[in-house]
Amino acid sequence: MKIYRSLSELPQDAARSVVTIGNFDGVHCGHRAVIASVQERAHALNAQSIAVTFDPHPAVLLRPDKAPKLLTPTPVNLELLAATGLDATLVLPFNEELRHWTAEHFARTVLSEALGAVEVHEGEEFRFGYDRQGGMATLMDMGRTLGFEAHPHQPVMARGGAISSSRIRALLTENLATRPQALAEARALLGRPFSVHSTPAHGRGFGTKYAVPTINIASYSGLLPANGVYVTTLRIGAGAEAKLFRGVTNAGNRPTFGEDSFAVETHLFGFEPVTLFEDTPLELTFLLRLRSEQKFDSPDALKTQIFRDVKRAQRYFALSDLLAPRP
Ligand SMILES: Cc1cc2nc3c(=O)[nH]c(=O)nc-3n(C[C@H](O)[C@H](O)[C@H](O)COP(=O)(O)O)c2cc1C
Ligand SMILES: Nc1ncnc2c1ncn2[C@@H]1O[C@H](COP(=O)(O)OP(=O)(O)OP(=O)(O)O)[C@@H](O)[C@H]1O
Repeated sequence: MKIYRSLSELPQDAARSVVTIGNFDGVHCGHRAVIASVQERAHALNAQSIAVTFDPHPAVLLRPDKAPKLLTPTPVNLELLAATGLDATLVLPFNEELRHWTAEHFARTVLSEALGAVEVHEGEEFRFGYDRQGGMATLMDMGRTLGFEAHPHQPVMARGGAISSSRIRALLTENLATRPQALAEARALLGRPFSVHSTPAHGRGFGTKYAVPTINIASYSGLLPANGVYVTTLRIGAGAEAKLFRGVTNAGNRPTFGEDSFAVETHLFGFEPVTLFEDTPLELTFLLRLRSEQKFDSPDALKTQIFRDVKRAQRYFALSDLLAPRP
C-alpha cells in the first residue's frame, strides 16, 4: 500500500480513485466492510482504492481535553489498513488550516482535484468539513457537480449496536472495569483480540524478589484496557525472529507494594531467555479478564493469588488449544 503524507506527495496526474474518508482508529469490522466495498468498486471501475485519514486524530486539535486515547497508534493503524489490500492511504496532517476547510472545499480540493474521485463510500452518519457541516447529502450534491457518486453505507452492527471506534474504547475502559465480558465484545467488534504495541521498560526488581518475574512494557500513550489482571500473549520482536509467549498481565498501580506506581507487567509461561533491547517491539494481546487488582496484606498473599491466576490462564489456553481448528 502506498502512503502519501500530504496532498503535494500525490502524483500530479490524478488517477481515478474510489475513496473513503475517516479516522479508522483500530480498523474495526465496520471500517473493513466499507473498505471492502471501496476495493470491489475500484476493481470494477479500474480505479485505485484509497483511504483518506488524519494525523493526529482531529480531536487532539478540536477537543484536546477530551481527545480519546487511540486503539491503535498511527503506524500500526497504517499496517492494518495495508492488510485490507487498499492501494493507498493519504494521511493528511490535521492542523489549523485543514480544520477550517469547509466540506465543499474539502470535496473539491481533496476528492476531486487531488484524487480524481469517481465514487466516495462512507457510513451514513459520516460528517466532514469545518464544524462537521457536511454529511452524505453534501457529498451527493458536490458529487453531481464534481463528477463522483457518494455511496452511504448502513451501519455494520454487532452485539446490539453499531460498531464504532468510540464504542470499542468504552468497552475496553469503563465497561470492562465492571463487566469482564466487555473484552470479548470489543474483540467481536474489532474482529481480532485487542492488543497494544510498545517496547520494554525496566521494572523495580520487586517481582523477581517477592512475587513472580515479569516483563514491563514502556509507558504507553495509546489506550490500555481497564486496570486489572488478564490472560495475555506477548509477541517479542518482529518478523520471522518474533517469539510468542503466553502469560498473565497486571495493568495497574501495584498497591501491595506501597505508593501507587502504574505499570503493565507480564509474567510469561515457559519463558526462555530472550535479549530485550530498549527498542525491541512488543505486542501484548488481551484475551480474558481475570480480576481487578487488589491490595494484599503481604507479598506472599499476592504470590498465592498470582499462582491461582496462572492456573486459570493455563486452563484458558488448554481449552483454546482444544477448540482451535486443526490443520
Ligand atoms: C499476574 C499478576 C497479577 C498481579 N496482581 C497484583 C495485585 O492484585 N495487586 C498488586 O498490588 N500487585 C499485583 N501485581 C503486581 C506485582 O505487585 C508486581 O509484579 C510487583 O510489584 C513487581 O514489580 P516490578 O516488576 O516493578 O519489580 C500482579 C502482577 C502480575 C504479574
Ligand atoms: N459500523 C459501521 N458501519 C458502516 N460504516 C462505518 C461504521 N463505522 C464507521 N463507519 C464509516 O467508516 C468511515 C471511517 O469511520 P471513522 O473512523 O471516522 O468513525 P468511527 O469508527 O465511527 O469512529 P468514532 O467512534 O471515533 O466516530 C466513515 O465513513 C464511517 O461512517
